[in-house]
Amino acid sequence: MAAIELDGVRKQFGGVTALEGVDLTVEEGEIYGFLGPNGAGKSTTINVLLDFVRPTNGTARVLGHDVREESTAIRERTGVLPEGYDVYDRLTGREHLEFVIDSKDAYVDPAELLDRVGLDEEDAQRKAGGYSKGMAQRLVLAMALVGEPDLLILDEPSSGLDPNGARMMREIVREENERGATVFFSSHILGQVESVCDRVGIIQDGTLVAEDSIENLQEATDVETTLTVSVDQRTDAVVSAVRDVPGVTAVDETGSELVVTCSDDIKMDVLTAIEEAGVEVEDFDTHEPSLEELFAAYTDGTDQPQSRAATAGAEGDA
Ligand SMILES: Nc1ncnc2c1ncn2[C@@H]1O[C@H](COP(=O)(O)OP(=O)(O)OP(=O)(O)O)[C@@H](O)[C@H]1O
Repeated sequence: MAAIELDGVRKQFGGVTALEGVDLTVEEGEIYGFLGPNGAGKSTTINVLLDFVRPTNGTARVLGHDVREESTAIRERTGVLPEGYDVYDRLTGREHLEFVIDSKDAYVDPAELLDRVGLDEEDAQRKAGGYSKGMAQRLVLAMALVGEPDLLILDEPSSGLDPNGARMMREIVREENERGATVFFSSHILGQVESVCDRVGIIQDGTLVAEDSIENLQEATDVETTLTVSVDQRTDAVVSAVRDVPGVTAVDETGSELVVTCSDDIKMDVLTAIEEAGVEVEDFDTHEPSLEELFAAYTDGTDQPQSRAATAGAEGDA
């Protein structure tokens, strides 16, 4: 059974079309990354799943239940980290958790959950109104974990977290998935999802423009990888040697640098070719593709995600 099924979901807010007929399926046990820039429709999609927003057209099912008819059954089995959730200023961290534990009839020690998200006993006793943004985000994540939910819906879970916090969040996502939970999480940052997700959906202007495994997504991003190499001397022979490396699609020369566009997995081959041409590599830097560049790779004049990669490869060969 699919954990999430959206079928032709369209949402109109007055003159604004937030979703343009989204079809999306997340299988049970998957970690699904929902990527898109600001205003793409990520939160609206999540709000439809939770029946906070009713679709103008289309249907949505979560854990086998229709979102409009059986939202209570869905919420009992779902842990949610909403975007921009406001904590209750006058309740302590521990009281927040106790409230959720009571309402879900769950048996779990609040201290254990708080510890899992990196909040200690002293934090637990403090009123959440004095929490930093990252602490509040950790608390809300702990609240989402109460009761070992079958489905976790996390809207921009890394928001406000420092790098350690973001790593902790990814570890928790993996642990929850190993326990058996399906995880659906949205982000506008490619790096947040690529290391944990089995599959990624990319939404732009209310339309799902691509849906792929990380492997295929990576293939598309390979096209965009840029390797900038500082060399001690720039000779025609070295430029020609780099051009001949399979997977290199372009070589630009600027000053003492070679700017090489190539597949991510052949970066070492490029460096080896430079050294074999008798030139010393003084430094190198890689430019990872941004989400915008990834969108371009998926949407440039075609609905076929891989065709841009294929075209770019052909250009390089020509
Ligand atoms: N309640 C609302 N009333 C009017 N327009 C809305 C409402 N909610 C969302 N929208 C519009 O729908 C579009 C999609 O918004 P949504 O919040 O779903 O995007 P998002 O991908 O979650 O963006 P962000 O990353 O900024 O949170 C935007 O144009 C937004 O202005």
